[in-house]
Amino acid sequence: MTSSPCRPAPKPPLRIGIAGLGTVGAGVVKLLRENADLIHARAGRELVVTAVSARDRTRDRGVDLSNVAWCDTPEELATHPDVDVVAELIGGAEGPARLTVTRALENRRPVVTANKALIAIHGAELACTAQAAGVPLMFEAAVAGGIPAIKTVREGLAADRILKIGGILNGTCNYILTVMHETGRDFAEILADAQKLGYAEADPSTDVDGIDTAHKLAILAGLAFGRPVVFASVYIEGIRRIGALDLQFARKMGYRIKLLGIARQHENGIEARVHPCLVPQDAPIAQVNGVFNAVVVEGAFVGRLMLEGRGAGEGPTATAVCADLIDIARGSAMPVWGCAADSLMQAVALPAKSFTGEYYLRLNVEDRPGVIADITAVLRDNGVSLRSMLQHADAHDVRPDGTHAVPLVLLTHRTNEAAMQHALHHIAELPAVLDEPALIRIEAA
Ligand SMILES: NC(=O)C1=CN([C@@H]2O[C@H](COP(=O)(O)OP(=O)(O)OC[C@H]3O[C@@H](n4cnc5c(N)ncnc54)[C@H](O)[C@@H]3O)[C@@H](O)[C@H]2O)C=CC1
Ligand SMILES: N[C@@H](CC=O)C(=O)O
Ligand code: NA
Repeated sequence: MTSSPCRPAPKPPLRIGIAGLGTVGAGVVKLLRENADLIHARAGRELVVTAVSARDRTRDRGVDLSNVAWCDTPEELATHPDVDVVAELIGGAEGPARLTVTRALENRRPVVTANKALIAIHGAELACTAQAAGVPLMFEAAVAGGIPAIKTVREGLAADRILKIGGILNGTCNYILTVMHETGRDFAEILADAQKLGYAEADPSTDVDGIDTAHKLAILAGLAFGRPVVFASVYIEGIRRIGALDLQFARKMGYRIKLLGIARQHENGIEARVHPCLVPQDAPIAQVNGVFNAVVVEGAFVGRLMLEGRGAGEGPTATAVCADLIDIARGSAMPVWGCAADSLMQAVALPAKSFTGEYYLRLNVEDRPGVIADITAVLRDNGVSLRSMLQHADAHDVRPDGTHAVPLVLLTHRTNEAAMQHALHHIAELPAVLDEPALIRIEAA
């Protein structure tokens, strides 16, 4: 029998050290074992977990770790002699996660991480460390979990000029908004469900205050526009102030409410913002519900594309981590930000006052003559043009002091954020405006 002339020499197994054995870390161990043969065939070599580190050695994670070295600290794992590649699955932009990744890269160990906070905040610096060491730093799981968003931008769209990127990037918020829309249930109760399902971050305010979406948006924008974005310059607003009333009114007016990350390349810089948006209910993104994420990209040549999938949870996130490990096993390394690190300058995003768009404004007003005239006068004085207005008499309420209150919803034409904020400030001060107004941006999506 003759051996095939194209059969490559067998490669030694790739030895993986896993720092962090929570939802994602335990999921990676399970996936590598359950699909070991398939992964071996696709990577051209075996992928084996040789060392792990976590806070609690005794916890049952549903995986057998008896033949795996235990490291008391993740930094020890980063330089362990039986580890070729480090998977950092601890989380957090600072502390043990940052130290583990830095130490591994400095010791010429390739790193795979799911840590969006770390990459969004320290990604430019870590890219330089990785490049100086000549090893890959991969983070497919950091953006939109199981959706191959990073690969799509860095590899699939490498030839195109990207004009806009973003989408629904947080599973927890999309889950909360979907369940609120469908059931009218309370925000806090739904958040507790998302935590039980393993979707939420260790501190769930990172999810509901829009920070997690902003981490992912900053990473996508950095890849799409060839320059890491200074994270502190991203405009961020979360979903805490979205009330059941807004979801009801949005539905009546033909919209859904979604937390979106939106980044655009303008001639004078990059716009990067995260906030709840009204999106037309027939837009594809409005149909993306539950824990599902959607990444939307617009390229000059490719046009518009949307990728939808599970953005959080054990299985989807582990799939993305393992895809990066397979790339490393195959020897295919991509530049961290899609460009050589020595040519990287960080970009400061444009200020919020430069945004333009349409707005939804919900007011609770005293139901008496002249109130609408006062409000529209403020809008007129600020150059904000009204598109439509609805007074919701069915939600009429008599307050203990006898005041008749009624919700009033205004939709504007396209206007400038600075003008809208100025008008909002003056409207909130009118005596007939009873509670704090709710302002939500409208996005064609
Ligand atoms: N859960 C999800 O659906 C997704 C999570 N991610 C990211 O993946 C990373 C891990 O997330 P989860 O698995 O959900 O977190 P988790 O909280 O379930 O697990 C964290 C693990 O890190 C370990 N750890 C914490 N501090 C440590 C320390 N000082 N030394 C050693 N180990 C330590 C904990 O013991 C635990 O095993 C985070 O960066 C998160 O943002 C990314 C995409 C989706
Ligand atoms: N907490 C995140 C998890 C994945 O990044 C989310 O809810 O999307
Ligand atoms: Na991904």
